[in-house]
Amino acid sequence: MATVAENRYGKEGVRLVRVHRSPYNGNTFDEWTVRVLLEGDFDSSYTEADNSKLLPTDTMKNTVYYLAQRTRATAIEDFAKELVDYLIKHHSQISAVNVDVDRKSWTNIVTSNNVRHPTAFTQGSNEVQFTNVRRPRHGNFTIASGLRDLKVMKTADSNFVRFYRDKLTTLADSTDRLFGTSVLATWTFEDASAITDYEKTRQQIRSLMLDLFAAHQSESVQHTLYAMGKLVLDSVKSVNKIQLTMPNLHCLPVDLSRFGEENKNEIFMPIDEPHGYIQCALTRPPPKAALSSKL
Ligand SMILES: O=c1[nH]c(=O)c2[nH]c(=O)[nH]c2[nH]1
Repeated sequence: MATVAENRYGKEGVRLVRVHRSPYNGNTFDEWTVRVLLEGDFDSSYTEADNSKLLPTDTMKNTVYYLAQRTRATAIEDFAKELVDYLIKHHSQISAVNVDVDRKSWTNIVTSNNVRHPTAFTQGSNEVQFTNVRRPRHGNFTIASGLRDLKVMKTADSNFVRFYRDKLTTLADSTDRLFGTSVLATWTFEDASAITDYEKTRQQIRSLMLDLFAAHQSESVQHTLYAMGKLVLDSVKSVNKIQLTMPNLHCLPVDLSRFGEENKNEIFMPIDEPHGYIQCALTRPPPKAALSSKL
């Protein structure tokens, strides 16, 4: 005898390209990958081989394309919310819907005479922008949005010194190292049901993080990660939490003395693995009134 504890099912890897054709401003080009997962009254499909309540995952895929055609949403968060609402409204056996949308980073080609081409695009980097949107039938949206594979590198202003040592520590102090990472940032919103310009918020967070990374006098990945997250929380009031994952993508100086050459901190060997893995979630401190009422 076994009872179903938790279950969810759906479709993932629903790939979608959407072109919006404006008669005046050229086209927009979006490439999204969608995952839809349903929770609800589906236990009997597992225990009784009863498919009568199973919305086929194939239909979920079709629903993605149907709504992509009808929606006016441009932000992935707004599209995900519409998809969640549609599925809950049309299928009474569903108790909650989870939607993930990833967006690849396509932008208009800027031609050599510095003109933004209205109908030609380039995928400038592997950066992915994403959102996870969830809503139970009788509840509010939770939204976690972010970006990943944002690769950045500093060639100055990065130290790692005065760290804890034991008998196995061989790492030397470094006062002029390369600092490369691939930022994964996920943030959640104070009030996910509020009207938010998600795309503007994402661009603002991205710019804040890049500006901080570039300017920071870094004493460690941890130090810079915290400064980036703190700046986002201080500057973007609609965000209440941000989690940053910043692997330390080491570039090791090559010993050129073996070839009778001096390495003036210019020749490095990039190392994929092993690499440092630094992760920290930051939240704003609770307001003072809330703190004192807890004492
Ligand atoms: O910024 C760093 N943080 C660490 O925790 C660490 N550990 C290490 O070997 N190098 C580094 N660099």
